[in-house]
Amino acid sequence: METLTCGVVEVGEHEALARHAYDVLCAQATLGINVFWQPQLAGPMLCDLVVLTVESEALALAMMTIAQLRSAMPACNIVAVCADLGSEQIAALLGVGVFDFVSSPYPDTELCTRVQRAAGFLLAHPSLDESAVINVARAHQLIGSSASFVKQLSALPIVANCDASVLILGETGTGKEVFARAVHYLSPRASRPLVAVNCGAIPTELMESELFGCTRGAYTSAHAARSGLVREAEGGTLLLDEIDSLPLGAQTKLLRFLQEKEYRPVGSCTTCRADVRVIAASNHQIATMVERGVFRSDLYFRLNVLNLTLPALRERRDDIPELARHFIENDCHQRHRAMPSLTVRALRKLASYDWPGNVRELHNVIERAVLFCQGAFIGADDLQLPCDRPDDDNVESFRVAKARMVEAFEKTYIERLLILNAGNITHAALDAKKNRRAFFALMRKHDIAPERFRGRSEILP
Ligand SMILES: Nc1ncnc2c1ncn2[C@@H]1O[C@H](COP(=O)(O)OP(=O)(O)OP(=O)(O)O)[C@@H](O)[C@H]1O
Repeated sequence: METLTCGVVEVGEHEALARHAYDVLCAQATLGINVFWQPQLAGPMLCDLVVLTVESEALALAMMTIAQLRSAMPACNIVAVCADLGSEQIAALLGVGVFDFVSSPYPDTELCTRVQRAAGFLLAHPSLDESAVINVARAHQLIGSSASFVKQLSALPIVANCDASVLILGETGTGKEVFARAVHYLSPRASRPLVAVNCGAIPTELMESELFGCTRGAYTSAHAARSGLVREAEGGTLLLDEIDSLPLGAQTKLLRFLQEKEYRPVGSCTTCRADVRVIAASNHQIATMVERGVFRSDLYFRLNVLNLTLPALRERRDDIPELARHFIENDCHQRHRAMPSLTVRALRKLASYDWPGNVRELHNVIERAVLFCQGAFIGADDLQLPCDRPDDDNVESFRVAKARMVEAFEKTYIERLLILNAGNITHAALDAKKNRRAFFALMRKHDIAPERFRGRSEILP
């Protein structure tokens, strides 16, 4: 393997910071990279990697230095060692092409890992430009070419290359999970596991053991020791969907894990370490939850180092035809049948609806239309939207009418049980004699948020 070179560059007056980074890298005999010291960026420099120290007061100077480095060595990867930088300043650094960063003080191994990862990425991906990333995103089922969507897509290379935590926000069904998957598969962690967990689907009392594992007998139903999802994700990415549902106890444990990379399984006195990148997703404004005191502000800041906010489908209506065709193609391919086309009226109907359930709702509507479509076209009347009311002149077929009644029944039934159980999903699922996951899946299908029912116990009609 070729030996890469890494220059340690100091920006600002704080030489000790750069000197420490230099000493740390030189002391790591197994790094396999030639490290050299370049205190003031004096004279021309040629290397594969740069470790650049940046203090908050010297941010403007750092930006200029990065621009200089980038124009002299477009292919080099820069790792920033940051002192007192806020998340917006870090985002600015990443925005001008910094590959990754560590915040001082940092454990020595942390800097070595980041530099090694930057080196590994350089060898594996000599050049990954924006259009290549958009194509890869498509390959990961992320469809859309409207301006607001492409704006988020073009952040993918930066977000994927950097190892910081990511918070993905957006209404339900906007594609947060698909996006998180693309981040993982474009990142240097792609060959390691991606473990996805929906925090809202796990009972509060089991959350910590589900994430961090537990010893046998740690609590009444812990009949066997469990390793936990953090351990399962070792070397890879942990996707925490619906992070807003994370109970406060688990928030504290997650914060410690993000800060120290360390955790203790429930009931254990042993401290474990894991190298896992965390991506969190939510359809709630976490900042508002922080203000209300139900989400830890320090955890929010730790998760929100990189932030992506996905647009609602009604804000990117241009993407509706492309998405609809994509779903028709996928569904027909799975059912081994010919692909029907959407009529102009059908497309108009799709474009004029507001899609509160976003891309997921569009997918459901298309899936149903494909199922019932028997000809070569899907017409406007084949697309059932909640705003549709069958009138006397337009009699539905038995199958369509039945499907609509079943949908309406499911929604009312689930809402009734949630009202009766004041939003407690476990109890509502028990009443329905369904397992919790299946009950939760039905709630998601109908976009039912449990918090709407918490504290409500009115008499049902
Ligand atoms: N840009 C997209 N291209 C193709 N399919 C998409 C896109 N965005 C979302 N989808 C599809 O929509 C559905 C919902 O996506 P996903 O689960 O990622 O949404 P979400 O924002 O995580 O939803 P929730 O907040 O409810 O968890 C999935 O079937 C997904 O494949």
